[in-house]
Amino acid sequence: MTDQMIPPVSLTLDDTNPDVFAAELGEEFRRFGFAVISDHGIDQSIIDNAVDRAKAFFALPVETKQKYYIEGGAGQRGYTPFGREAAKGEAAIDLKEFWHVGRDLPPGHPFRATMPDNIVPSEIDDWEAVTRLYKTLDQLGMRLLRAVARDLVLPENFFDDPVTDGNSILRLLHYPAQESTLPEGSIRAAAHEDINTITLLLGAEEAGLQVIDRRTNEWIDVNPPAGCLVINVGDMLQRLTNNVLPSTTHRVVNPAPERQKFARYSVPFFLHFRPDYEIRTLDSCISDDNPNRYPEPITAQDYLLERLREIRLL
Ligand SMILES: O=C(O)CCC(=O)C(=O)O
Ligand SMILES: [Fe+2]
Repeated sequence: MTDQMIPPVSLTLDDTNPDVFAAELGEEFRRFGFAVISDHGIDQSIIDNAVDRAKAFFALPVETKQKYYIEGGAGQRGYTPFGREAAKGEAAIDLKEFWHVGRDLPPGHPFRATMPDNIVPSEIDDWEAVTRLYKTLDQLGMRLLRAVARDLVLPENFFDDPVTDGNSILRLLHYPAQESTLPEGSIRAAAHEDINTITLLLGAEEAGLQVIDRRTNEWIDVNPPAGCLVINVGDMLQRLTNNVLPSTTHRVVNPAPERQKFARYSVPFFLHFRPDYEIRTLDSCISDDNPNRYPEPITAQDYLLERLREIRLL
């Protein structure tokens, strides 16, 4: 395993040479299902303020945090306690707790039927900072999808409508320090694939994130340099592209002994299609060598429900 198997691609290339940016991003996506983006342009204070809110929330007493767990809510909003989520097919629990923020929709919006309202922890000041990060990542995600569209030789704005008012979720994640005995077989996040379209991940500079190398079937460390954004293909984009862009298995391993006393915080933004978007295999991704693997289209909402059952959140 070498450092930076997945070399950073600078987002400034998207301004100076958009087709080269799209090609480099596409190459990393096809090879790894992951890419690392440097110079992402997000104001560091927007990230820091949101992460500070997350740290303050997770530092609250367990009973206080528990008030924000929504029974029967499939973990889509608010707090999901330690030990709740397990990766698909995994018996051992993940050593993490998290908070989910969704999209704020105006009164009467049809998607409010499937996208629940956000909740706000009253103990934490300026929770708006978290919403600001949501909006920032939402915009950056759309920009990155324009590059994905160019790389797939689709109209540049192909994804604009499918992700407008999409069911995207910002996850504030806390992997506590590991100073006492751990449950048998548990790691911070067991091997899984993401359900959504693409994921934008901040905070992965603290070691632990690993991805399967599709060529060798071995785990590789992602190790992004400080200040980079990690992005990855989720199952919905994999399905839409007939596996041309692969949703790659990844995990977060436990820290080395000298880092056990440190918690790890990370912030993935799971960018989703709108609930009524029909995921139908792109013609341009079907060929004699790669016949349509998904002849039946499925809406993003039905697909999500299917997957939430598998990870025991529903
Ligand atoms: O914490 C990380 O670095 C990755 C988290 C992740 O893969 C997830 O929450 O789906
Ligand atoms: Fe993930």
